[in-house]
Amino acid sequence: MSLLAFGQTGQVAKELARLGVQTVGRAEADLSDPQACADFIAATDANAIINAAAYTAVDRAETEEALAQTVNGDAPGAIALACAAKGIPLVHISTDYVFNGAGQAPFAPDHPTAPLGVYGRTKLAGEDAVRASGAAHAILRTSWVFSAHGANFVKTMLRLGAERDALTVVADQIGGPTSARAIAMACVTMAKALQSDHSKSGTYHFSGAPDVSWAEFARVIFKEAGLSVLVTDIPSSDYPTPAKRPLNSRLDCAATSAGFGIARPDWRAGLRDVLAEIQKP
Ligand SMILES: NC(=O)C1=CN([C@@H]2O[C@H](COP(=O)(O)OP(=O)(O)OC[C@H]3O[C@@H](n4cnc5c(N)ncnc54)[C@H](OP(=O)(O)O)[C@@H]3O)[C@@H](O)[C@H]2O)C=CC1
Ligand SMILES: Cc1cn([C@H]2C[C@H](O)[C@@H](COP(=O)(O)OP(=O)(O)O[C@H]3O[C@@H](C)C(=O)[C@@H](O)[C@H]3O)O2)c(=O)[nH]c1=O
Ligand SMILES: [Mg+2]
Repeated sequence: MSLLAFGQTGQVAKELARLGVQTVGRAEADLSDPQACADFIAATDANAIINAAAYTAVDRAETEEALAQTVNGDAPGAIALACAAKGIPLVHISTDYVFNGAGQAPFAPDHPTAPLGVYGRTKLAGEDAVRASGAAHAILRTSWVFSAHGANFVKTMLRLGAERDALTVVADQIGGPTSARAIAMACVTMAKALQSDHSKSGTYHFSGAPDVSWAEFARVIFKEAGLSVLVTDIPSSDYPTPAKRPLNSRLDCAATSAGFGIARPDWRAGLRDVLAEIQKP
């Protein structure tokens, strides 16, 4: 089967390319031009599509809503309609930020959504458009993505940890860090399964285990990287940002395991792989 992924430079897209997936970048298909994305699908001979491109700057989105909506909301809709027209499945990646983060329990895929900011709201619009398109689809919500490439919390911590010996990090936001490699593997498995069984269409969750706070994640990053940095827990109220983040980002991944045989990956193993890749001479 031949897979085509939107996104080329991103964390997940780079890992998809490593798995042999053909990736298409901004120059060939710009998601700010949804029709161009649809045209690209009409012309491709791929028999399943993965959308790994998105507007992911959570704080910047607060002041760039129109662009975030086009890229995260409208383009996935156009992509999904083009997939429906060809009868090929779409795996579309979404986020824990579609939830409001209330409570302590892991969110099931059918739990009511209530995004706290523009990024989450526009990603939810993309989900809704994919669900309405009639395409065979899997919407894969993941969280706290890290890899050796691009911008992510692991790389931010390594950069700050090289400059300082103490940091304050929020300890009241809890979620599952997820390696981009594991997400790419899940996307490929799901695309293949959907191709032979359209009835698997639906919304699924996939995040690394165990759930932790950002502060605890930071401590493990420094320990594994051999850096001596003191991490002090702070509440989110002591780290003001333009966009509000959910406190509870726990995702109930049971349906992904039952439907596709994909278990939650241990992020600590994924972290060791990523650190080894970053530190490789
Ligand atoms: N990062 C995270 O922590 C999380 C991400 N997700 C979701 O996972 C998916 C993959 O995220 P991730 O790999 O981290 O993303 P990155 O931020 O690493 O990369 C985003 C990708 O989208 C591309 N892109 C952005 N705007 C456009 C555009 N207008 N036209 C074409 N391409 C564009 C970027 O290309 P370019 O380099 O040209 O800008 C880049 O390849 C996304 O759907 C995201 O919402 C979900 C949960 C957590
Ligand atoms: C750098 C830093 C961040 N923080 C906090 C801010 C924030 O609450 C948390 C994580 O910071 P980030 O900027 O990496 O978070 P953010 O960019 O919001 O990460 C999110 O990205 C989008 C795309 C998603 O879909 C989400 O799943 C999630 O991964 O850590 C500190 O407390 N101290 C620090 O020194
Ligand atoms: Mg960020």
